[in-house]
Amino acid sequence: MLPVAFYLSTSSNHLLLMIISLLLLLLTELLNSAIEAVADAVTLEDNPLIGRAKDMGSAAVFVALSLLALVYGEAVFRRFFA
Ligand SMILES: Nc1ncnc2c1ncn2[C@@H]1O[C@H](COP(=O)(O)OP(=O)(O)OP(=O)(O)O)[C@@H](O)[C@H]1O
Repeated sequence: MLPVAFYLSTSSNHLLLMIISLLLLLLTELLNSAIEAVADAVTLEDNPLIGRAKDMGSAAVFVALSLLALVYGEAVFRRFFA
């Protein structure tokens, strides 16, 4: 994705935004994996609070992924269709 950011970006600020959105996704993925690991270490039994924690972690990844899609989508549109 990083080379794609270099290819699609139109300015240094734009490139920065694309790299930040990529790193944000990586950050949320790492935190989500950490939440899942801690939750599984606490118990593998069915627990509504653990279910909630894992759901919120997944939701955070979804938000970061949406942001990435928005930023890269706009860049693709600007490069090829505008
Ligand atoms: N111990 C538990 N108690 C209650 N619900 C759970 C528990 N473990 C998982 N769940 C539910 O199952 C869903 C999937 O859990 P899982 O651990 O497979 O996470 P995942 O988001 O699918 O993992 P990955 O990000 O690796 O794909 C969770 O979002 C949660 O709602």
